Amino acid sequence: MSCVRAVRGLAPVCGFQPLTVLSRGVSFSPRQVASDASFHSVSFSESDHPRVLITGGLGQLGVGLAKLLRKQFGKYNVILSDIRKPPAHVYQSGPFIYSDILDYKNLREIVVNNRISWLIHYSVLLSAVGEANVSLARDVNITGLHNILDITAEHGLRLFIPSTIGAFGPTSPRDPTPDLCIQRPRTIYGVSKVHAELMGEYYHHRYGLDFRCLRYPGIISADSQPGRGTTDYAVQIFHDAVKAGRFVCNLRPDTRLPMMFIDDCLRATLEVLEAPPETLGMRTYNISALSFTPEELVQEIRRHLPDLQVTYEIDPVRQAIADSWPMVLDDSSARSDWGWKHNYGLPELVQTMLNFTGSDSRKARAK
Ligand SMILES: NC(=O)C1=CN([C@@H]2O[C@H](COP(=O)(O)OP(=O)(O)OC[C@H]3O[C@@H](n4cnc5c(N)ncnc54)[C@H](O)[C@@H]3O)[C@@H](O)[C@H]2O)C=CC1
Ligand SMILES: CC(=O)[C@H](N)C(=O)O
Repeated sequence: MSCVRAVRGLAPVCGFQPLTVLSRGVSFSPRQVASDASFHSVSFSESDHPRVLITGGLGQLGVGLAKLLRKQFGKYNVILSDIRKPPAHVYQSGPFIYSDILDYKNLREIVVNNRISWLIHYSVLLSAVGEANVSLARDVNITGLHNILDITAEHGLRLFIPSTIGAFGPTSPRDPTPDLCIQRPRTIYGVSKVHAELMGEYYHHRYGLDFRCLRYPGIISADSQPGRGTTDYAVQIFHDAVKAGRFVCNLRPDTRLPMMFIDDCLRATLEVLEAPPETLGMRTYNISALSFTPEELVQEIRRHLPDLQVTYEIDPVRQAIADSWPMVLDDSSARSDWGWKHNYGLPELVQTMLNFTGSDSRKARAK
């Protein structure tokens, strides 16, 4: 068999065994530790809690995930990281550290010095932001991912990377979209997420990396701002409805997309991270809760705020992206393999969002 260079920066590997590879000057050999997919679960003893690092932790999802994991594993076992300065309440709530995922050495130092055993990789440029800055998106979403893969494989970590409905494209079946089908996304975000899915699975099969991945739908949260993606109209509408009584929607009223309330998303993440390896028939799963259009969301909000005024000013970039994404995700494998189940349907989601944004804006007015 001829020699192949496995990945950039790694020494050539002849054939498939023995798998001793050089990662940026340091040799590691997954096969010397164990050859099966579950060996990383013994990198910390069964009685210990995992030591978790969350990259890109100051975005829409990271702070909420840190809160959930700290409840489960202890405040000091979960470190948030980002390249931005944390707001005071985040800084005071538990460990925070600066980490640029493009800085391989710094990332590795953090993993080693803090004895990290699980890494949750949230750093990203989302869909519409990526289209506005393709070269930065390529750096963060692809080069950054390579750093994460090498470090987690080298140090025997469990690695969670979320994928997205954006990993599908116009030639994928859209209603419903199964786990395995054609994936030809048309955004740099989608392309980089397909790359992440495939690279994670490759490292899993080749080096035994304990890679776990969920394709999230659009996530709706009340107390954290979304990162300017395509599904984010469904968050902004609550703030504008409560504060101003009107909303300008940048997608067509009939644009159907899969969505999920943040509590369901974060719980799914913890559940798949804790799932025994033998229950994971796959390493990349669709997860889903509900699908709705702007029109249907507006109707449900009007049951609480009947005077809400909505106008439509379509953003062609976001609309083209949304038109290429799934309308409904088929998550039957997640449900049958590790028992995924969502709690929030549309009425519960709307009620919860209005309760939160309403009380938040009352607090702001009182100040
Ligand atoms: N929020 C959503 O609706 C969905 C999110 N996801 C995925 O979940 C993950 C988290 O998403 P969000 O929190 O919504 O993203 P976000 O855009 O709100 O936050 C991303 C974070 O990455 C950080 N970042 C950017 N460049 C970095 C770098 N060089 N080094 C370190 N950090 C860097 C940013 O400062 C930001 O805080 C992402 O991987 C995203 O693809 C997937 C589907 C839906
Ligand atoms: C669905 C996503 O991945 C994200 N919210 C975006 O709209 O870019």
